[in-house]
Amino acid sequence: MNKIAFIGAGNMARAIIIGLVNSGVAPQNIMVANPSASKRLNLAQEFGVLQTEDNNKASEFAEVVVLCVKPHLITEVCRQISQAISISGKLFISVAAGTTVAQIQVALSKNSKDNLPPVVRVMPNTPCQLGLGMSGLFASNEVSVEHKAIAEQLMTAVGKIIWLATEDKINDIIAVAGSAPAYFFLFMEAMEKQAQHLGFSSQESRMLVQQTALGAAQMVAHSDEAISTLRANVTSKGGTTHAAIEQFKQDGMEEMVKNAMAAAIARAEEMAK
Ligand SMILES: NC(=O)C1=CN([C@@H]2O[C@H](COP(=O)(O)OP(=O)(O)OC[C@H]3O[C@@H](n4cnc5c(N)ncnc54)[C@H](O)[C@@H]3O)[C@@H](O)[C@H]2O)C=CC1
Ligand SMILES: O=C(O)[C@@H]1CCC=N1
Repeated sequence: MNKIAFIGAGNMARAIIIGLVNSGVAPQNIMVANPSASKRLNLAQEFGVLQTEDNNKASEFAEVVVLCVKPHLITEVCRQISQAISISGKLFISVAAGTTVAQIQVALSKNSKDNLPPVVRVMPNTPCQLGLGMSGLFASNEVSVEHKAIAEQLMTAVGKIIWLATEDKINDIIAVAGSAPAYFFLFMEAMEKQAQHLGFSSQESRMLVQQTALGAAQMVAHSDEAISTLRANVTSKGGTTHAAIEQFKQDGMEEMVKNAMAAAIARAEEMAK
């Protein structure tokens, strides 16, 4: 595996780094840069990765630079790196929502005559830390076959991937996968709360919800049946599940999901402006 720099040591960087190290990538091939010490030092202590406060040092070390800062910081961070070091030959991977390849390429170009650098946009999700991530990848025209293979190797080490033909599909991936673990967490939080209202202890409520969610997700993962069939198998005619599902339908569950996913996409589009 190539040497990899992570610029930003927050939630998403941490998830990918944990997944990579657990998948067998040598920690000495990973350097993480973050201005404040605690997150990068924690990663170094827990997983043996290299760390620095200096984005330029990490970028210089690596062949692959993974940009993991908040979207509003990405272009400034890229500008600083390209002003300080030669980025020639390096592959840049951005996980940021709402920042386009073109915006990143301009920020990485020292002057307008420079060749545009290769950039792969990845939209991952935090289950990468368990090797259970789901990522969408989009490559700029400048990305070579070799660089594409590197990006693919990196992200398949932490989960499943799909390549996207057009960049706008990244926003759809945000709605379906990038943001989506939070939808399931929200649902589980609501169930956990109700379990507590029913009198189960917080420990029991957590176990009831997490084990049921895990079982359901594993059934989907291990079955060839349509998800709707798995649901139907739980739903006896006129029974308890039927009553609950009908209530969900009556309360507009499908519309809620549609609106929430549309809101995620709209926000990503707004951020890119
Ligand atoms: N959290 C998630 O589930 C997902 C996040 N993303 C994307 O990942 C990116 C990071 O998000 P999170 O990890 O959630 O945010 P975060 O806030 O947890 O991490 C960002 C890190 O960047 C550091 N940072 C701030 N300024 C910096 C600078 N100048 N140089 C280097 N590091 C700097 C911060 O100290 C922080 O540790 C965002 O662009 C987001 O759109 C994408 C998919 C999923
Ligand atoms: O909420 C966000 O903007 C980021 C992108 C996908 C998940 N978290």
